[in-house]
Amino acid sequence: NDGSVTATPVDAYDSEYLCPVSIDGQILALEFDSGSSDLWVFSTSLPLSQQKGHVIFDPSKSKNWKALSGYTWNITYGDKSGASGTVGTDVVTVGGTSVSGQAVEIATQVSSQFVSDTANNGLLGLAFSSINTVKPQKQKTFFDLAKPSLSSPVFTADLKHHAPGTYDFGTINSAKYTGAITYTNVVTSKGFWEFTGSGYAVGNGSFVSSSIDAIADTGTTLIYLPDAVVTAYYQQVSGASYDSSQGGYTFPCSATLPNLTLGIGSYRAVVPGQYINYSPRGSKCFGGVQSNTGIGFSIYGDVFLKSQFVIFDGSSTPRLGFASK
Ligand SMILES: C[C@H]1CC[C@H](NC(=O)Cn2ccnc2)CC1
Repeated sequence: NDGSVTATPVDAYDSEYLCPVSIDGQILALEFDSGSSDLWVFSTSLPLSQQKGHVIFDPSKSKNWKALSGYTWNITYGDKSGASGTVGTDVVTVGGTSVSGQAVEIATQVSSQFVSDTANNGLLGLAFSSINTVKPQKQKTFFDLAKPSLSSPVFTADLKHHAPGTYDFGTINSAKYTGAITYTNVVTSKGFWEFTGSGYAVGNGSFVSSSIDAIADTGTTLIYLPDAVVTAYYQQVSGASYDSSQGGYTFPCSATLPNLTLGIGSYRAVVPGQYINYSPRGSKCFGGVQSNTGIGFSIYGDVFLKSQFVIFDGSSTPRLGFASK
């Protein structure tokens, strides 16, 4: 049973996108994250101080809730935020797609970043189940459990700049993209939707062929790329500089930002320059393209993904598809 759900930007900067998810009739706005594989929610098991301002899942009010005795989970994200708790199963519905026996991870502790992000009531992981953190037995993602009931084993992301977009499960809606879809192979060994980009161009400059090991991550706001790409990009932005106090490249908010073209095979994905003016920070503006130093790979996050129509193909040979829109 295919489904479609609206993905709404949480703020004026598209720092994250939230989708309504029903857990046995209790509806929470969750962040869909193709960079992780746990479905966890704010719950009545949290200290009241951490629940404040959030929509809370109460398993005691769910008829279909089944606690998994002795099961726990504990996750830390790349930005050092995190959460942990206990586990049960329930019926989870996203758009028209319903799954029974879905592991729902109940938070008994969440980091301060999540407490203060009151629009966010948890995450729905869409990476590979191999990196689910539940112990003693890891659990399957919503997508993995839904796959057999979908017309085709895919989900698509049509995120938008400063506007609501959609995630579709089971279908590739040809009304949502233009031209051909370019597919590229995915390596699942780290549990991510990992692929190799073919290079880049800054503005109207010539394309530089280079292999860029990257993941498609809806749960990361910005684009994190090798230093060679990032310095080449900001050399074309007058007044740009690396500001260690802000933790990245900033520039005058009045700057005109060039487009960034990222190659995927022979396809040229164009990220409009205006998407790379991420947000005001201090007296300047913070860039939507930053260095991947210390991460170990590049991350094509929302600033990139919202410029494309993206197919996450979970067939027996997983692959990623990209198209313009
Ligand atoms: C330096 C980068 C900073 C941002 C990191 N992304 C995440 O932590 C993604 N995420 C998921 C849930 N909450 C956040 C990736 C590394």
